[in-house]
Amino acid sequence: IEESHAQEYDYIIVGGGTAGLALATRLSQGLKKASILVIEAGPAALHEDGINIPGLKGSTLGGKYDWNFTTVPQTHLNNRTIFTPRGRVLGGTSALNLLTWDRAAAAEFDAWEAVGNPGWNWRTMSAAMEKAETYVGGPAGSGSSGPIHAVINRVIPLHQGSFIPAVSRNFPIPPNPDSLQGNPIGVMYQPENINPASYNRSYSATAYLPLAGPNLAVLTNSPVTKINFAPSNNPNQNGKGNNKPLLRATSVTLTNNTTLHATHEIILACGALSTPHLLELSGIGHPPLLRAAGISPVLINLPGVGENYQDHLRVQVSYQLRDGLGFVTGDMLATNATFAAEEWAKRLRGEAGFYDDTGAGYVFADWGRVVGAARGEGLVRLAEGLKGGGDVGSRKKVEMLRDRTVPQVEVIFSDGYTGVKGYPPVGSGLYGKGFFSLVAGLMHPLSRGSVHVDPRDPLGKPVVDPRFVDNEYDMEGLVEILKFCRRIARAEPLRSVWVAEYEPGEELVQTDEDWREYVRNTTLTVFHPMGTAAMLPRKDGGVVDSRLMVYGTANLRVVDASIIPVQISAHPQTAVYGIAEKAAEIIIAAHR
Ligand SMILES: Cc1cc2nc3c(=O)[nH]c(=O)nc-3n(C[C@H](O)[C@H](O)[C@H](O)COP(=O)(O)OP(=O)(O)OC[C@H]3O[C@@H](n4cnc5c(N)ncnc54)[C@H](O)[C@@H]3O)c2cc1C
Repeated sequence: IEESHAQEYDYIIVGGGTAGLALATRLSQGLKKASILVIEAGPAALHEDGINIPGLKGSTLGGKYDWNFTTVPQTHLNNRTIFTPRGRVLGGTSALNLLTWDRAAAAEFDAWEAVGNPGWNWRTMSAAMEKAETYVGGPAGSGSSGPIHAVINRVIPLHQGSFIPAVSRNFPIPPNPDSLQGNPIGVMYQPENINPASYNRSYSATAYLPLAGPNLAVLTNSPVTKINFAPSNNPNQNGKGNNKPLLRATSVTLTNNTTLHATHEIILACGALSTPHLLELSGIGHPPLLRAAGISPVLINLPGVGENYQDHLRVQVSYQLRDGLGFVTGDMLATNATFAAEEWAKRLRGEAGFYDDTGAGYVFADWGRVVGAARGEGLVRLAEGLKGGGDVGSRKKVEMLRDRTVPQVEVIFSDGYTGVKGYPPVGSGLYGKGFFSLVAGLMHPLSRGSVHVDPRDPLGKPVVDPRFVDNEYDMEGLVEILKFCRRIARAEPLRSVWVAEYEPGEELVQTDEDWREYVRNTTLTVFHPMGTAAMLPRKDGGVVDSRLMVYGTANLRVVDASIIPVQISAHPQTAVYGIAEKAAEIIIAAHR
């Protein structure tokens, strides 16, 4: 990384996160004569154990590498506020995430094309995602030469061995070891973005950036507060049907008032919460919101900025492991100093141990496989009644509820305790005991939220309102998912590994109404916000066109999770890297 002090570059990328660093690296390789600058708000932390060591995943959340965003009180979740972490460090959220490396169903990417984005489909996106990946030991057809390394974890806790058979023997959900090829339905281990050579996290800052050429400069610790524009005379297809001249992005302003100029393009890669915020601060968005925040002039009237917020909803149950069967869990790194020291010594010797543990088995299933055909049909009809005639993205989602190749439910076997009420406190009888959790997600909730500039403090944190569970489909879906988790836990051979349901507790939650209250009290996010600067036709609330160009501008693009037009069922990082790879192709082609 070279700290840069030049004032002018051909391309400026704002946000050195997951997509930003992947894009910057590819532009530097493909446009060798161009000068490229990445500006990142946070520091570089390439040697931080909490980032690099897989078994310490999660330890950096809420800390100095996190933006620490929080939602406003969620009306339908008993007014709870929901913690919404995002990476504020070189590598962005790829430095903090929980390492799942999976892919959505082919139909979900084809839906992007169907809502008005020619060339964005499974064929092109799977090729782009494979460009990002080297899946070591993966099935034929996996990416084999990309920067990010992924591997099935070499440490699978003993008790976890009962998860896949419990699902595949008791439910119509088959083992699917080849789930990255467009059909994720099944039960499986997933690869994780770990480099097997070092057993460190493989992420954009350590995997992509070292491949960049000398034409790439990186500026860290430098939040951008504004994009500046000049009128453009360039007749651009972007302007068809819109008589206003296109604006040309010329420079960015940092918090210390430095201005850095771009001769060709400025690209926003600040992620699904900060990209819309920066657009609004720059005068692009819904005029009444901008005026309320004192932002003037309003340069481009784009009501879709910050709207269309979609996320996966998360619920969970936890079980206490049976004593005397030799089970070891990642929890013990925190509760048993001797064990932690032994495992640390293994890590230092390069041997497998619990500092590698990411303990994750997965189920991806459609409603029919989870609740049976009749109840599944009931849920689909409920969704159709609510949103079947809604906006283009919601219509697509509802349509996909009938597609048996598209997951609507995910269940993660999570080693250790990862619930809401907390690990048993020191001194309690359960302290030191082992647990496992079933963390489950609703993949296509109908709730849509927003993220907008705070009128009381425009440069402070944006106002995040995902409007979680604001409709009956999301509520009934989550209740069914929780009941499904309990059925999985009670299925052999998994039933034999635990002695008690620790959370919520079998005696405490029994009826549907009990589960509904549990949903209101414990629903969280899976941390996958997307869609807040959606790639959609402008008339449908789009912010960028299918070249990722912001409507009304000649040279401002968005390349990150914000552009996802229809929510996907997978953990998003593979798609985000794919978006960056595809964006690089588009930008390089436009340059020539
Ligand atoms: C706790 C957690 C766990 C997750 N687990 C997984 C998982 O296991 N698997 C998976 O696939 N996905 C996971 N995700 C989601 C996934 O990591 C994100 O969807 C993805 O990394 C988003 O990439 P991005 O490029 O859109 O944004 P980011 O990677 O967040 O990049 C945005 C960058 O822009 C910078 N930035 C923001 N504003 C400014 C500004 N004004 N000036 C300069 N820089 C700025 C930020 O600091 C950041 O570095 C998880 C997310 C979280 C939070």
